[in-house]
Order: sequence, then structure tokens, then C-alpha cells
Amino acid sequence: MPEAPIKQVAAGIAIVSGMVLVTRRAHGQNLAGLWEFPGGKLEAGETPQTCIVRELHEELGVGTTAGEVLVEAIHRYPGGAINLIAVQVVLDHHDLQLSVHDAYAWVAPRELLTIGLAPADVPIAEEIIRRHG
Ligand SMILES: Nc1nc2c([nH]c(=O)n2[C@H]2C[C@H](O)[C@@H](COP(=O)(O)OP(=O)(O)OP(=O)(O)O)O2)c(=O)[nH]1
Ligand SMILES: [Mg+2]
Repeated sequence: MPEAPIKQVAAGIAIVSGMVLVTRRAHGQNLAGLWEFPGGKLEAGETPQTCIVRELHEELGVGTTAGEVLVEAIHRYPGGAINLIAVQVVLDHHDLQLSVHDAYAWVAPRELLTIGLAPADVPIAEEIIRRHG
């Protein structure tokens, strides 16, 4: 069977007072219970920035200003591969309304490697620690 194409996924990196926003994948989703950076798959014609603005509005009920790509990393899961693109974001406000996750948290960069992140996120976390840790 031919390999599935690599899915492009944008993930928002919001850092406020040195703390990084993470969200927990809810029961019933793949990777349930693991923490991630909120975001989702790029739709046709989207850039990582337009995608993350749409996704954070859908998932957290918040407007966002999207900045530079911090880092991207390809990860192969059993079902296929993703290219996880970490986009720096500034949120319009911090009273988040969760719609697909079951929790959110603000964590120190060094804590990121201890909370149970989705495996694809580890290189992203390492880059955040290099820059902000
Ligand atoms: N958003 C996000 N997805 C991640 C991260 N790490 C990671 O492995 N993934 C995987 C989980 C999914 O298989 C894939 C896409 O994420 P998603 O489920 O958020 O996609 P989506 O918001 O577009 O949701 P849907 O419409 O497909 O339900 O990327 C991460 O930090 N953030
Ligand atoms: Mg999502």
C-alpha cells in the first residue's frame, strides 16, 4: 500500500509570563488524555498562521494574532505521519472556553517534558525549553 501523505498540523504556542499553554485531548479522541498544543490540520489554501487563528477560535473561543513558526517536526504514528508546525501566538484574552479538550494548563517550559505530551510534541517542547526554559 502506498504511504499516506504527511498531514500538516498547526499547533499554537502561547507563552504568558513565562508559562506555556497546553490542552488535554479528551476521552474518545485519538491520543486521549495526552497534552498537546491546541490546533489542528491545515485545510486547503491555509497557511500555518491562518489555520491556527481558525483552530484557536474553534477550540478555545479566542481571537489570536499569529506570528512566526517556532519549529516544525515530522512524527510517524502507526496510522500515518504528521508535520507538526509550532506557530507563536498571542491570545486576545485568557478566559478560554474549551470545546474539544477536557482541560487546559499553563506550565513552565521545563515541566513540558513531565506532563505526558503527545510524542510528536517532544521536539517542539525541547525547542521551547532552549529558547525560554
Ligand atoms: N493540534 C495538535 N495536534 C497534535 C499535536 N500533537 C499531535 O500528535 N497531534 C496530532 C493529533 C491528530 O492526529 C493530529 C491533528 O490534530 P487534531 O485532532 O487537533 O485536528 P483537528 O483539530 O483538525 O480536528 P479534526 O477536525 O480532525 O477532528 O495531530 C499537537 O500538539 N497539537
Ligand atoms: Mg485540534
